[in-house]
Amino acid sequence: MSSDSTVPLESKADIVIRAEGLGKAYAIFKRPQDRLKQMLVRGRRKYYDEYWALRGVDLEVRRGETVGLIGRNGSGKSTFLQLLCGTLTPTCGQIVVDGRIAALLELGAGFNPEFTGRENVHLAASVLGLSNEQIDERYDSIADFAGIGDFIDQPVKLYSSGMYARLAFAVAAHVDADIMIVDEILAVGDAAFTQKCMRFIHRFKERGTLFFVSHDTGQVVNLCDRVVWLDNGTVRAVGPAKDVCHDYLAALYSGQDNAGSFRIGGSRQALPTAKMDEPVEDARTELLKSSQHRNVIELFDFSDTSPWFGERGASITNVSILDAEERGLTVLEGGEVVVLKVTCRAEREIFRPIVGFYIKDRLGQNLFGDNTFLSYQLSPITVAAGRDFAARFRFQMPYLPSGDFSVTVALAEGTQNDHTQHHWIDDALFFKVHASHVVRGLVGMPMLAITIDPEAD
Ligand SMILES: Nc1ncnc2c1ncn2[C@@H]1O[C@H](COP(=O)(O)OP(=O)(O)OP(=O)(O)O)[C@@H](O)[C@H]1O
Repeated sequence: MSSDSTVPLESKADIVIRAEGLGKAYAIFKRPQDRLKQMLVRGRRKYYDEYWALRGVDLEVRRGETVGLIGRNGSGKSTFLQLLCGTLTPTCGQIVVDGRIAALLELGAGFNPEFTGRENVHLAASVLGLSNEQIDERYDSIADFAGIGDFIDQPVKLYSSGMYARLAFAVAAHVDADIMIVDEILAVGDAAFTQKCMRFIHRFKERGTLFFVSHDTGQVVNLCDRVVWLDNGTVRAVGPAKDVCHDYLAALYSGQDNAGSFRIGGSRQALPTAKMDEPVEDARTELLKSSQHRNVIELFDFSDTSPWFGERGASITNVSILDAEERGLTVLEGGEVVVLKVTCRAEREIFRPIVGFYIKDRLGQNLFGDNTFLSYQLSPITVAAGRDFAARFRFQMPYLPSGDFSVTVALAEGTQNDHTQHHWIDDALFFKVHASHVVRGLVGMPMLAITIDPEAD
């Protein structure tokens, strides 16, 4: 197999990564002895099959872009990243890089397991181009970021995967990288550390180029400008994060074999609905209503042209937000009780329908959502072919920050873990929040009381 190596980029100042016809083939030997034979014949005969993990990849990434890399298991994501870092050599084509890369690849990359954390920090940081003085200067900050205490002086082979990830991230965060690659490594950290890393990543985005690999499309949409979808080692799509993730999810669901073999059991009654208690009223309701922060939410109509996917054995025909008496609304306020109504039609008999929704902000972050699965888990229902049916979610709308929001809805059949997606509509409904007192956090909760006691310690 021939190879071109990774070479520095000289032209087009704005492009920091360029892959051209990039491919990687692995030699697959049927029998272990074939490997030895191959070494002996030195290429005069072939004792292996070529397996192309990556093929014909053309890609340009500009300085400052945040690019997501998505694809099923085995689609070639790690292979691409290793070619990008130079830890693998291409079989054909080339990849050229301009700048210092810090890679946070899955466990196994980078550290020497026999060395202590402290020694590995020095080693890894010097490989990434820091001088000894710079490393000494930054060591305390790196150790502090990692937050693994005395383990820093233990050999890395004794670390848990979370500790390893912490140390790796701490080093990468301190080497002034131009390009940062973040693989699934974040998935092994605990919530507090993941949040710390995400804060760093958001700051890094302002100055550097980021490659982000995740199976969590919500996170990818939230973070990335552009997404590359790898499928079977080739680029299936490159484009705006939201569009590519939508198509990827659609393909993922359509590829599922969800032929259910469920039987109807139990009664057809849903679990008892919650008592219609009074909503939780914010102690400042009157004050808020009369202030400039009045949380006015303007609703727009159901959009039947929004992107969708699904098998369409049943379809969502309307989505609306109604008042507590189920009257239509064009405007509502944070804190009010509303009914989100999703009307559907069964094209064929549907057993165990699941209707769900997410409310997302303009960055695509899921604020909250729910589905009907749990309420009907023990008493599944069947909807006959040709029938219309509706799901209703009655809840208290939280206070929302100012800005644009959307409601994504989905209709599936089966169980939470094993279902056929019939109709998933991204951004089926939009609404706009005109003013708000919520300045921190994604949503505001009604406050039952807020006090300061000047006498207390
Ligand atoms: N050293 C190797 N020898 C042979 N085949 C390999 C080797 N490394 C990877 N492959 C194969 O190449 C293909 C792509 O693998 P890769 O690890 O790049 O996928 P991936 O998209 O990162 O997967 P995942 O999401 O599971 O991490 C897979 O089919 C894998 O089995």
